[in-house]
Order: sequence, then C-alpha cells, then structure tokens
Amino acid sequence: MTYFVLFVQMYDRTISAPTSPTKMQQTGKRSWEEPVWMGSSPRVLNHDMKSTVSRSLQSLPTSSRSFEPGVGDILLLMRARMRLSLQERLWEFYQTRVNIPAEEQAMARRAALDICAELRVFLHAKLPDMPLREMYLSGSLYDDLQVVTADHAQLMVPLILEKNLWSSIPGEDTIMNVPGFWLVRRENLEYFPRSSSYWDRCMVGGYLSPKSVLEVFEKLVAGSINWPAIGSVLDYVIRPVVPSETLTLEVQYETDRKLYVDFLPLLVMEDGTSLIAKPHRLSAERNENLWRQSFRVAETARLRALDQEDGGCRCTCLKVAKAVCKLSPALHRLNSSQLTNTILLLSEKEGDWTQEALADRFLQLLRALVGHLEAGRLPCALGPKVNLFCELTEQEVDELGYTLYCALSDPEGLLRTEVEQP
Ligand SMILES: Nc1ncnc2c1ncn2[C@@H]1O[C@H](COP(=O)(O)OP(=O)(O)O)[C@@H](O)[C@H]1O
Repeated sequence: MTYFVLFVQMYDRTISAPTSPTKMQQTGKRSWEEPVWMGSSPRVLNHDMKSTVSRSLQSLPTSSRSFEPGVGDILLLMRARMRLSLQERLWEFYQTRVNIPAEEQAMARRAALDICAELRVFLHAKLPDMPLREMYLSGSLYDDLQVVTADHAQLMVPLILEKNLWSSIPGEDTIMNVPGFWLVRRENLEYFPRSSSYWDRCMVGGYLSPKSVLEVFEKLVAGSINWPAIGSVLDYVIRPVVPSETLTLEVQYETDRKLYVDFLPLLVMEDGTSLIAKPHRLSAERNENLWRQSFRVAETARLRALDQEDGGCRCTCLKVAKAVCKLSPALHRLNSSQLTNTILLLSEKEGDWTQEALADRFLQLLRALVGHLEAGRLPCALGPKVNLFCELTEQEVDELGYTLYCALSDPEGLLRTEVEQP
C-alpha cells in the first residue's frame, strides 16, 4: 500500500468516525490526529503526511451541528464514559479471551515436558559426545505471558563452544550492519585445525552457521526419531512440521488441542549474551550466518520487576495487546518482543500503571506503536542500537501503522474478535 492510498483511507476513516467532528469546535478545522478520547495526543505522522491530510480536511464541507453551545461539556462527559467502558471492556476481554485457564496451561506444559524428556534420552543415547548443556523449556508458557490458547513452547538447546575456538562479532561491525544479530567466527584454525571442535561440522565460510546447526538437529529430530511410536506411548500425536523456518514439533495432546514445540539451539557467550538459531526474516540468504541475540529473559524480567515495584498493569497490558495481535490477522506481524519493548519505553516516561489506568495505558501503547511505525524504528529498551522493526517490510510497516491508526478511533473494535474454531 502506498502512503497515498494510506492517507486516502485514513481520510475516509476520519470523516466517518463518529468522534471526528468534535475537534472542529472553535476553529472549524478538524484535527484528524486527535480522536476525542485521546486527550492531548502527540503528533503522530510526519510533516508532509500531516499537511496533505490537513489540506484535504480543510476543504471538507463542515457541519453546523458541531458548533452548538455546550457541546464541549457533553463531549467531556462522553469522553469520561467512553474511557470507563473501554476500561471495563479491556478487563472483560482479559478475563474471557486473553487469560488461559490454569488447567489448559498445565496440560500443555506436561506435553512439552514429556517431549523434552524423550529428546534428552534420545540425544544422550544417540550422540553422547555432542557438546550440549541440558535442554530446557522456555517462553511465555513458563512465565504466565502466553495468551488465548496454550499452544506453543520453546525447547532451548544450549550448545557448548570452546572459548578459545569461537568468538562473537556484533552485527553492526559486519558488512550486513544489523545490530541485534551476531556472527560467530572460528578462531585459531592454524593451531586447532578443522574438526578440533565438534561444531566445526557446522562451519560455513569460517563462521558457525545457525542454519547448518539446525540442519544437524533436523536430521536427527525429524529424520531418525520414531515419533509415531513415542507418541503412542505418551498418548499424543507427534509430527515434525515441514516446512518450518525453525525446527518445530506439532503435538496433539487432546482431540482439540495442539502444542507447537520449537527446537531452538542457543549459544551463551562469555559475557552472558544469548544467541539463538532463529534466522533473520528478510534476505535470509545474505544473512544466513547470523545468530539472533535474544533479549527475552532480560526484557521480561524488567517488565515484571517494574510491575512488582508499583503493583502495575504492564504485564496485563502486554497480554491484552498480544491477544489482540494474535486474534487480528492484520496485526499478526507484531510480536511480543516489540510490544514488551514499547511498554518498557513507555514506562520510562509514564508513571501511572495502576490497574485503573489500564485503558489509558493501552491507548498510549497503541499510539506509541503508531509513532514507532511511522519512524520505521523501534529501539530495543535493552540495546537501543537494535531496531526491532528491522525484519518488517515497508509494506508491512504501512499496513500495521494504518490498522493501528484506525484502531485509535475505535479501540474497542480490536476486542471484537471472532472466537476461533478449533
Ligand atoms: N530465551 C528464549 N526463550 C524462548 N523463546 C525465545 C527466547 N529468546 C527468544 N525467543 C523467541 O521468542 C519467541 C517466543 O516469545 P514468547 O515470549 O514466548 O511470546 P509469544 O507468546 O508471543 O510466543 C519465539 O519466537 C522464540 O523464538
């Protein structure tokens, strides 16, 4: 979608939005960027875009009804009522759609644990000298941040690398220039020739290739484990998902419930940096050797700590936003890390995260996301050089921005999602 289309659509939306005439009051001009319930809104679009839209809006026929005396008071009242009802609806949505019943979570965790145990036994038996630390389960299912359905978990597989044989190079110091991604280079080949390290078999052009590491596991996990047999013992239907950008097992643990377990090789570098074998989404070929830095543990811990300090609603706000993105196809591309970091950045400026402020903070989150999308940049709160939007195409950025911008005039629309059929 071009910006032109975007703004024609925005313009249509603005004039048809029930709240839009309200800002016409004294000047007779509409402020398209300030739906009535938003209070003083930051300027959300860049200057050129704004003047285009403002010009179009100025030439609109105006409605005299908006100038009736006292309308400001009525609007203030309406604003208060709308806020109240959004607050109520958010909590209702949280209870009915976002939160996963404890029993469902427990069953999903049980299934993931069973699979993890099987894989441990298999790998120890089949490849006793593969240098791995103990595998463990991770992700939102384990820190109460999963939403809507308990349907996925990550199985972390930490590789052991010899310190003197491998070193990590930050993405910004490489020709690819992508902060947040790293290369892992083989060192000292002249003294410790190829095969000195077990992981040399996954070396491509002098670097440890996450793709090649995944392929090693893929052959094992998808190729040589008898999942139907294991599944029948455990009473699940288990099958590797193909094709899949990472290695994923689908586990049907109830007739109507499926769990996807991502097999995620991980490197923990000397300074504690965690790198995961999850490919860069765009131009994967050019970036084939890049390992992705994972901030998940640190960013989740920070969010929780902030909530604990002030009894705040940041995690609730995150879960509501995650559910909205999971349930609305137009927002699928936004992930938890982007949402978490937007909330962390907001927390630096905004102090009131009381439960009563959920609706205000939720709206502020939407607005902040629109702002970051317009800038095409969302800095990671824990590493500002990293742009968390760097794996979105321009078109995706436009579409997300447009969807969220429209949602600002009808935030409750985001909560009216169909109940998915199993
Ligand atoms: N340490 C980690 N543990 C689990 N997942 C991680 C980790 N680091 C990065 N990830 C990535 O984060 C994503 C899972 O995020 P998660 O917080 O579980 O949220 P969601 O519920 O939205 O999936 C996965 O795509 C996974 O590849």
